[in-house]
Amino acid sequence: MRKIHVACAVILHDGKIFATQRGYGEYKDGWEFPGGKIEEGETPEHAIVREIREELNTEIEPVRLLDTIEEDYPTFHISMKCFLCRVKSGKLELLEHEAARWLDREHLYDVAWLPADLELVRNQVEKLLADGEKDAAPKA
Ligand SMILES: Nc1nc2c([nH]c(=O)n2[C@H]2C[C@H](O)[C@@H](COP(=O)(O)OP(=O)(O)OP(=O)(O)O)O2)c(=O)[nH]1
Repeated sequence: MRKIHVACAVILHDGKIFATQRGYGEYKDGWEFPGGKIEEGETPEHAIVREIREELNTEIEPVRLLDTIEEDYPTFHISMKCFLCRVKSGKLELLEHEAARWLDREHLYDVAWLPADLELVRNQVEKLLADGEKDAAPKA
């Protein structure tokens, strides 16, 4: 089965995470953490910074790797590196997405997450918010 390598950003601010709705392609309308495919020769950290610049016109800092999600979709296998991130500058403009929401712990399951993202929310994001982490601290 075809394998794709993706990096995504869990942007945490004020106890809420930033979720985006896909604006095009096979999974249009599904909710995800913004990001995209890692290019040949690129590190996952570089890929996530590039993708967020391209999609949201925003500079982020990946603070730590939360998880690597492995998931079989009907036509491919996805390996997704998920970084906890903070915004350095920019206003998270939706250049490619249809919609976005800041979700707190009580509203985490209000959106129709893509399968890999649902796994991440269950495994990591729920715990992150339950632990009361409010902002992704910059790297020392
Ligand atoms: N970006 C992103 N993609 C995800 C997530 N969860 C998930 O299942 N996917 C899937 C949807 C897509 O099939 C694939 C990522 O492709 P993409 O379209 O975002 O990547 P890209 O920006 O490099 O796009 P392209 O140039 O190939 O269109 O992974 C997620 O949280 N973020």
